[in-house]
Amino acid sequence: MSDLTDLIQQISDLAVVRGKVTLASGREADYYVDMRRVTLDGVASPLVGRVMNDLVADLDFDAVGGLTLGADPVATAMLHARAAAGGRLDAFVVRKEAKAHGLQRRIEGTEVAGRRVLVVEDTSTTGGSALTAVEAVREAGGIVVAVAVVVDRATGAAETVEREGLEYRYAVGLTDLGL
Ligand SMILES: O=P(O)(O)OC[C@H]1O[C@H](OP(=O)(O)OP(=O)(O)O)[C@H](O)[C@@H]1O
Ligand SMILES: O=C(O)c1cc(=O)[nH]c(=O)[nH]1
Repeated sequence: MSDLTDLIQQISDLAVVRGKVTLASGREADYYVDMRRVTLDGVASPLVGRVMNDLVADLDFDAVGGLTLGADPVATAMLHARAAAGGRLDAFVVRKEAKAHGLQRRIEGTEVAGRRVLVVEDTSTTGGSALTAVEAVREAGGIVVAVAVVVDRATGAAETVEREGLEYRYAVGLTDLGL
């Protein structure tokens, strides 16, 4: 079995919840993909790291991150997978609001100014969260090379990200999950 096949199985087993839910965007949906159950699982997280690194292997970037909280374990899984393969990838976290005390930073972790970075998400519906991260990185002087998500819900995120002139990639789609 490939990492991708294993990851799809893990997402189906751990994360897919059928039933009426209200999403971050306020939209109603018939299912929810609780990716935190996957990205924070001891078996599934390494799969996330390897699958996501494979997905973007042809892109040139050396830092990865996105809007907290969903993006955080995706970025660190990629960091650890890259390190396990003998490489290096730094990670950052975009806060929903800048911290009011301490160094008052909106982006925590590695410095993004002047660097080529990948913005990630655990799952995307409207793409709004991913775009918030893109805007924060650009404001801090980073160069976003693309947006990559683990699960795409096929509800407009690709189009929203592409309208910003950015490539949008995803590892797992609805048909992979039988949704
Ligand atoms: O494409 P979008 O319409 O923006 O929706 C997707 C976002 O929703 C979820 O996070 P949520 O907003 O629930 O917050 P959390 O990561 O803090 O749990 C998910 O992790 C994405 O970040
Ligand atoms: O749009 C969302 O809020 C959302 C959808 C989903 O399937 N999973 C999730 O964590 N958030």
